[in-house]
Amino acid sequence: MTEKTSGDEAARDAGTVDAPVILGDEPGSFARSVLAERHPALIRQVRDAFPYGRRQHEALDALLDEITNGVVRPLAPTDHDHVRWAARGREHFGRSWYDAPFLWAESYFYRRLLGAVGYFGAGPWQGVDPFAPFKQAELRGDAVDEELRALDTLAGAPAEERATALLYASLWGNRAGLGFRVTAGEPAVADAAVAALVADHSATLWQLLPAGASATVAVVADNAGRELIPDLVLIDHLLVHGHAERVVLHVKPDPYYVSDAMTADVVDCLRRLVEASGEAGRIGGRLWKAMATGSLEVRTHPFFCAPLPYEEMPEDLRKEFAGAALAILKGDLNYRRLVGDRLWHPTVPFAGRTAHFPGAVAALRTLKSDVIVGLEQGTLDALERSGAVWRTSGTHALIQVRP
Ligand SMILES: O=P(O)(O)OC[C@H]1O[C@](O)(CO)[C@@H](O)[C@@H]1O
Repeated sequence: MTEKTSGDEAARDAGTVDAPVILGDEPGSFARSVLAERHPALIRQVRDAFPYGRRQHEALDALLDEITNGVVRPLAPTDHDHVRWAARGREHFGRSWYDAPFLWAESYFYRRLLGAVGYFGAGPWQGVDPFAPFKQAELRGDAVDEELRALDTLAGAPAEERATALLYASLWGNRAGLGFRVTAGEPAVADAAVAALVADHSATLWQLLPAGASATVAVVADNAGRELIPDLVLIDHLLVHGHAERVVLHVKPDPYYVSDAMTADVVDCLRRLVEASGEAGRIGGRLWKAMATGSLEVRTHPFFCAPLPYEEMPEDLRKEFAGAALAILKGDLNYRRLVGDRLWHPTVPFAGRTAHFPGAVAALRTLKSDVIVGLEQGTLDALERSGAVWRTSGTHALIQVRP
């Protein structure tokens, strides 16, 4: 018995034992609240944000009814991606949305929402991003001005200090609201932000990117606006200081998870930077040129909107990441897809859970869902003792790296 237990523990620590897949079927769980409350609210917000026609209103009503009272329906046979989703959803169609894996249900919800507003169909609403008004409002907001001004304070700092500041800004940008304030002359904010890190492998990250190496770095973006701007500023730093010769910025091909960045959002953020005064404007100018010379390249791939873990990434993407000195994956969703959307024991090693990834990988994420690995036992104990809602509230963050 004792032997079996220690064997189980060893397997668990190596991340070789499968933990339960997260479903939405548990009342009171985070996943359930997203499916039962957040998604219906989102349908209402999107409906209110556009002067949609009758067709869209009817489709949104039907989707709202389906996700709250009904069972998962397949796409129409005429939909361009019907075959792909038929294969992915075979076992979930005809059953409650809450019984499907959370990752699958969320991803399919966004696909269906885009379908309901006519995003894919031939017609006037084709290609109209239903989340654009939210993204634009955030980018236009005063908070962005304030964050961009903070870059002037950082401009005179030594390169190493600046690098640290910009890495944390990119990390906390994932919980829009802190951004560059984290390290630009607001020690209280900075201290709180560092204290809220449940893991910080940033030293390993910088070791992987020595200045002067002719490295390609892949950055897999998450949210637009107040997250993407600090991501772009970090990218500029990597290029200017020779930590990377080339950066490939991967974005979503379609609107996804409300604020996820697409090419149009990169363009909007670059414009916002270029039009700013001071250091922000200079950074914008350099990035604009970097796009022209190819040292910054934006790419997209259907896999980024797929309900699949990175373990199942297609060969072309696998090759792409294998060729990079480091892949930096931003945000909570990328983390879930990287380590697997399961209730892992929090001390399962990050290295074991990411061994499948083709090359060095870094996760920069504020904690917004139940998935977590790679914690020290002491850190876990302290978090549990604190009584805080540390897993899902976005108050805590991590930088985890597997060389
Ligand atoms: O933008 P991020 O950091 O990927 O966060 C997305 C997270 O938001 C949610 O969709 C719901 O809050 C989570 O399920 C998901 O992991």
